[in-house]
Amino acid sequence: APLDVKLSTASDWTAEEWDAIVVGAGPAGIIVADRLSEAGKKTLLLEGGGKSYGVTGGTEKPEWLEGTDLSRVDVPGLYNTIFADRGNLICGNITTFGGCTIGGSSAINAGLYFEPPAADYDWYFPEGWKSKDVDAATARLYARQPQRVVTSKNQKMYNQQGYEAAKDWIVNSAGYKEVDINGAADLKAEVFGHPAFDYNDGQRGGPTTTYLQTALGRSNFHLESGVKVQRVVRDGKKATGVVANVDGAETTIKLADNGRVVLSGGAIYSPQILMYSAIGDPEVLSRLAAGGILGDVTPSEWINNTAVGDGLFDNPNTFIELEDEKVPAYTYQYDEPVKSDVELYLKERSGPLAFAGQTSVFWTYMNHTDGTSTGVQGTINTFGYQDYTNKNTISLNVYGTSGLLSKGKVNIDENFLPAPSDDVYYSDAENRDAEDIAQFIYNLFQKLPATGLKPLNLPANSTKDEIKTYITKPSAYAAGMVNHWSSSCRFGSCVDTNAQVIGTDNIHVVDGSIVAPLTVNPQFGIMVAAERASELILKL
Ligand SMILES: Cc1cc2nc3c(=O)[nH]c(=O)nc-3n(C[C@H](O)[C@H](O)[C@H](O)COP(=O)(O)OP(=O)(O)OC[C@H]3O[C@@H](n4cnc5c(N)ncnc54)[C@H](O)[C@@H]3O)c2cc1C
Repeated sequence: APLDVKLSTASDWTAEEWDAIVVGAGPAGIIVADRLSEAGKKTLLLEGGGKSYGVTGGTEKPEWLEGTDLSRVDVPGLYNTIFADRGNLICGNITTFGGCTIGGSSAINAGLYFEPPAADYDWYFPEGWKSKDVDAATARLYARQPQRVVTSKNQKMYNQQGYEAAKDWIVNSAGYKEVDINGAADLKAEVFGHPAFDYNDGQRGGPTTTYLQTALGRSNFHLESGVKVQRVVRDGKKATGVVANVDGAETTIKLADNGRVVLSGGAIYSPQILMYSAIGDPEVLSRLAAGGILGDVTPSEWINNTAVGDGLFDNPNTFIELEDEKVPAYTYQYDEPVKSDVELYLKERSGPLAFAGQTSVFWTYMNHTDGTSTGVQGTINTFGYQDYTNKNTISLNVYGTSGLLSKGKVNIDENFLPAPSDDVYYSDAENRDAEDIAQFIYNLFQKLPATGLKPLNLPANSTKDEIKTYITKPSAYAAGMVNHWSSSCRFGSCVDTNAQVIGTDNIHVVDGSIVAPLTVNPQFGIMVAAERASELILKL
């Protein structure tokens, strides 16, 4: 049955006092709100965006889905169409691309669901967050949201010619090992395999379909969409509530005396909400004060901390278009997908529309003489991109991942909106990030078999320096935003190990902001962080 997800009407939820106010119904916010309400906390989850999945009452869909209870986001194969046709699901007004809707970006993403290797926690997380500390959180996540390698309900895999061609290259020629990716999550040196997804029975899964459902079954939980939180109201170090826009009116929603605010707006917005709450770099706070954004909060009440928004990470990426006459491209269409594929999907939740087209994934590390390593990843899908879209072209998306040196920050622009600084990618003084990624591509190009995949936009015989120049120069194929934002409110400087904002008594950040750059795509690690943070917050 459809959920009772009302768009905001100023009813009595605004007059109540809450043990927990969670801001943002992305994957992290949903998980925290479910766990806190499960523990008996009277929990309010506020989402600025609107309905998404059919189960939330979402109705945005192509004609061929009319008469079903599915919306566009439920069908994994419609993933790619969101970039051209953003609908009402995408955050407006800002330079980054993401989902502002129930589910956050997990409602619009590709569903790639990769468990981070233990080394990520052991190398990049603080005490209390090492792999041994998050094992139980990971197990709880798998119990609620299993992984799927075969996404079709009929248990068949589709469009796998690209997998075979990639395997010929990466495994047979370059010597990587074919593994069960999440089954061997800790192995990330020279591994290759089928991607894992968080889909369920051929439909988009994720926390909206799992954790949110149990939360909604509790009388002490309330979700309100269409409500954007402006700032946290503080009495010194202690939050007493939040100010939100409810039906166009500034409304204060109160916390109970021992209540807590959890900011889960994502790595771009949570720092903004902190800054609007007069917590951040005093230079930024001065501008916000001058713009009238801080309300009547005086400078003596500011919590000055330049770490808010600092350290912002996103994967530097390069698209390499590959052609092979043995590999037919498969392109996803919004209005008119292949008719037999529509039928198979509607009848059995099976076929090419039951996934977003990623057939293969591989990783390795680039090791440095000082003992550190940089993670590098490749993901291959079933279609070409931009100028290379012929019937035998597919795309390899190369990322730099963990251990990169470059970092940026969340700036507040002249309209007081959050925006990434321009030094997120390839800004390290030694140029080591570019060196590592270029070397990775160069090494793989040396192993291209004589027959098989051929790179089109970057010649196979490119020198390492040519590759370095190509990947660092922004173009349709290189150094564009991947929108895997993380790490903008880091442990130790922005939050403590309870994910509590430093200098406050009861304000937390739990989302991509607190997660260090991972070796894998971020959502799994963000969900683990939400499970772990919930456990720690409940002990306070
Ligand atoms: C196109 C795309 C594809 C991706 N593909 C993958 C993938 O395949 N695998 C993977 O692992 N990762 C992927 N990602 C990244 C992944 O989806 C994100 O890392 C993840 O969703 C971040 O979770 P979060 O909880 O930190 O925040 P978000 O998902 O950003 O959710 C934050 C929510 O908070 C709400 N919010 C923000 N500010 C306020 C406010 N002031 N008041 C009320 N609500 C507010 C927003 O509307 C949003 O709904 C993809 C991202 C994008 C954009």
